[in-house]
Amino acid sequence: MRQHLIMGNWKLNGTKASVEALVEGLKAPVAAAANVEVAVCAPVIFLGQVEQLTAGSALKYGSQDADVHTSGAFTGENSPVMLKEFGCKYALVGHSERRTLHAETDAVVAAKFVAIQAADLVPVLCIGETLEQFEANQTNAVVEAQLKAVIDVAGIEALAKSVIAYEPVWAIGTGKTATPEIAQAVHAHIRAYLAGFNADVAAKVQVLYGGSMNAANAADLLAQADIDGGLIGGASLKVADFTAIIEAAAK
Ligand SMILES: O=C[C@H](O)COP(=O)(O)O
Repeated sequence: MRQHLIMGNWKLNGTKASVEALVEGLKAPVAAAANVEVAVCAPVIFLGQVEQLTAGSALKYGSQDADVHTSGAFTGENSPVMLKEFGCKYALVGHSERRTLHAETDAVVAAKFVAIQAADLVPVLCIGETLEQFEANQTNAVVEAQLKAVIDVAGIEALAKSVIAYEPVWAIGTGKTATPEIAQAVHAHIRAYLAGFNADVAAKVQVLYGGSMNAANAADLLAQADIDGGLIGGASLKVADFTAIIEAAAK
């Protein structure tokens, strides 16, 4: 039985005041949902604040990216080792906004995946197709290629110590959510594809859905057999909305 994982991705949002209000507001709902793991992926600049605010709480946190390097002359980057020192459990890798806006290739994503695990963080590997690919019926092929790029470099066993987030790019921040049936079909395909390499890994790995998950649609998505949680952008910025998603996962 895979535990539900509800993960917020704040993207490039927040102030010191809003971060404090959000974390403080989430403490009680997180404590009440003992059967669900809840995490937030904060902008790196707020991680020290999140570390202090979450002390003694079950709320976990992570970064939205990590560099492949541990240290050195790489201006502007953040090392997985540094993220670990600040108490991160997770690091997103390969989010579609990184792939698109920062030209991160499958090879870069795979290298980052390995670097994140080497620092004892859990990579949250984001995969998903564009609208054009969806309409061309290429979803399964796209997610397979994105997974294969990581498996080739990290090995299938490494996936057992990771989380996968299926995020159809056409559903991110658009208000268009994949129907529970569409999302479940892709999640099941991801698991079947992984089972072709290693059935135990496929059965164990949590596969989250991301893309306009909100308080209204979370329960139906989370009821699907192969949807083990959510990676939530916009709705993770409001205590009430994120709490409703946590509560839906706890049922
Ligand atoms: O990482 C989160 C996803 O990009 C989903 O964002 P969204 O919930 O705002 O659509």
